Amino acid sequence: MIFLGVNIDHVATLRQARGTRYPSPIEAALVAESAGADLITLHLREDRRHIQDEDVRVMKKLLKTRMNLEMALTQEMVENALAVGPEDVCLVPEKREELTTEGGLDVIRYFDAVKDTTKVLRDAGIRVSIFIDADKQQIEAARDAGAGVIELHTGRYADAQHAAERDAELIRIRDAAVYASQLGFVVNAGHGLSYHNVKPVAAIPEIAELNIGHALVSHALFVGFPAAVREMKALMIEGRQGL
Ligand SMILES: CC(=O)[C@@H](O)[C@H](O)COP(=O)(O)O
Ligand SMILES: NCC(=O)COP(=O)(O)O
Repeated sequence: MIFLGVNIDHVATLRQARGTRYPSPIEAALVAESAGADLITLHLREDRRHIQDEDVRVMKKLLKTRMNLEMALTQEMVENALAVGPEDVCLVPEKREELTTEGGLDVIRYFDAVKDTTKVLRDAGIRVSIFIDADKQQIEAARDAGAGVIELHTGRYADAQHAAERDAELIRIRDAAVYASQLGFVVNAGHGLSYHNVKPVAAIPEIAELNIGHALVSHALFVGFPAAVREMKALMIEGRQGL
């Protein structure tokens, strides 16, 4: 079994482009759930470039599956998470100048803050995931910080320009997934995954969940949101079955 987390950030990107009330990321989330999404992921960024605080509050009341709230390692975001109470929080790095997430959270560098934040959230009944690069030292640091879940950053795999680079990145992800699984982690993955590159990642048996947004929302512009979700889920299942 492999779960699909649909990230609806970029439905909100389209809304923010004009400051209208549409398209609604909340409507997109509910449609995605009805089409087979196993969870909804959303990233409340410090600069609120797409998802807004109200989106998170309202969505938490309406989702039928579960909410995976991505957030930076800040007091503001911790307080917001404690107030909303998502099932999952994923700690991600954030730079205001970045176009999108550029890498995994450096758990080693920010260990004390990660450990303290993880404890506060876990004590509130929230499952904590940490978005990290496929790196053994980062995996071990995430373990020592008390997280039970990691999400492996697949951006370098997705952005690889040559087959050799892509294959090398896939091996890194696979080896990291095996190692993290041996340490007892729930292992997820995401960033930059698309209809063209998802199957080899879905084929890694240690991976429990893929969080996919930009490519899925983009495809939905042409086929509709339900079909985009169904197609992605079908590819993931095919990948897991080695088809
Ligand atoms: C952590 C990650 O890779 C994404 O889930 C994140 O949401 C990317 O940020 P944008 O959605 O703002 O591109
Ligand atoms: N954590 C990855 C995610 O939620 C979606 O990333 P992307 O598919 O929008 O690149």
